[in-house]
Formats: sequence, C-alpha cells, structure tokens
Amino acid sequence: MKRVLFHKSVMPPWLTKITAEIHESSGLFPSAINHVLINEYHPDQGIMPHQDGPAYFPVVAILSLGSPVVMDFTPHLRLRSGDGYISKDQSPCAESCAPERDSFSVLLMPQSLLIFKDDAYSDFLHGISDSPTQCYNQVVNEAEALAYSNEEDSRKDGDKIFHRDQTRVSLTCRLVPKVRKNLFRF
Ligand SMILES: O=C(O)CCC(=O)C(=O)O
Ligand SMILES: [Fe+2]
Repeated sequence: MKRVLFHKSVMPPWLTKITAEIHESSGLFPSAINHVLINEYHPDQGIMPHQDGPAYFPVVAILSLGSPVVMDFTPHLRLRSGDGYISKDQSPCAESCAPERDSFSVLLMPQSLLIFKDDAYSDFLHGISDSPTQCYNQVVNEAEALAYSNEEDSRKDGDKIFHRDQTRVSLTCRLVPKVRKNLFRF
C-alpha cells in the first residue's frame, strides 16, 4: 500500500478545496481539517483493524475512489492489545462471513464520503480485509452493495461477496488539534 501524508502547511489547493467542503458541509469539525492521509490499495490489500490515535479530534472523514471495499467495525476490546491493533483473523470477514456480535460493516463506494465519530470512533476498531473477495453480509448500506455486485459474485452458501478488480484510493481527513504552547507554564 502506498501512503502519502499531507499536513495543512503543504496541502495543494485542490486538496484544501476538498477538506474545506467537508469541514463546512459536515459542521462536525471545530476548525479546518489539517491532516490528510492518501492511501492506495491494490485489490489484495487492506488495513488491519485499528483505532485512530488520540492525537486526532475524534471525527474522521474518508473519501473513497476506485474499487469499492467493505470496512468492518468490530467492538474494541480494550484489554486485548495495548497498541490498538488486533490480529487480522479477528476481522469479521477474514476467513468467512460469520458475523461477530455487535460488529457491522459499511460498503465504501467510489466517490462516497464516510464520516464516523463518537462510539464508532472510540469503541470500535475499523479495518478492511486484504482479500480481493469482499463480503458484504453485514453492511448497513446493502442497497448500494446489491446495485454493485452481479449474480456471479454471490456464493452458493449464501454469503454475499464481490471481487475487487481495481485499485482503491482513499483520502482520510482528520483534525490534529493545536497543542497549547503555554500548557505547562507555571
Ligand atoms: O483507507 C481507508 O479507507 C481507511 C484508512 C484508515 O483507517 C486510517 O488511515 O486510519
Ligand atoms: Fe483508521
């Protein structure tokens, strides 16, 4: 996976235009978005279930382009791992599409914007399976999935799947709040 990180000071105008639009139309960020991570995923690449770090304001906006993928949200078991990551086989769609209790998934369609915050940010891990075969049994936006997949994509045993055949590019937009410089001055 290729990753490029932009801080506000080096954002090209086209990117500032996108982040300003997200900031203004969502009303969910207290100040301008100042951190954008651009990820490129090949069809066999995903991202391990993780929680975004405490350095960010707890709202994240993900703009998706290229191949659709399924993002899985799994309840965060705080004691399982200190660094916020759990092993790949704990993703609900890693091996089979067997649902894990309280977990859910969202299909990220090209040109869609996913914004999540609050419990989804703090109590759930999010991740994308690295399989070129994506399972959408648990997606909350199934209508979009049905419109995308074709008959051949659906497995006989009832699992709903589609195949990623293109690269996916995502723009993950966040806010790193300013650290008050005089915080430790006495
Ligand atoms: O690329 C994506 O859709 C998700 C990226 C992500 O979760 C992250 O960078 O923290
Ligand atoms: Fe993330």
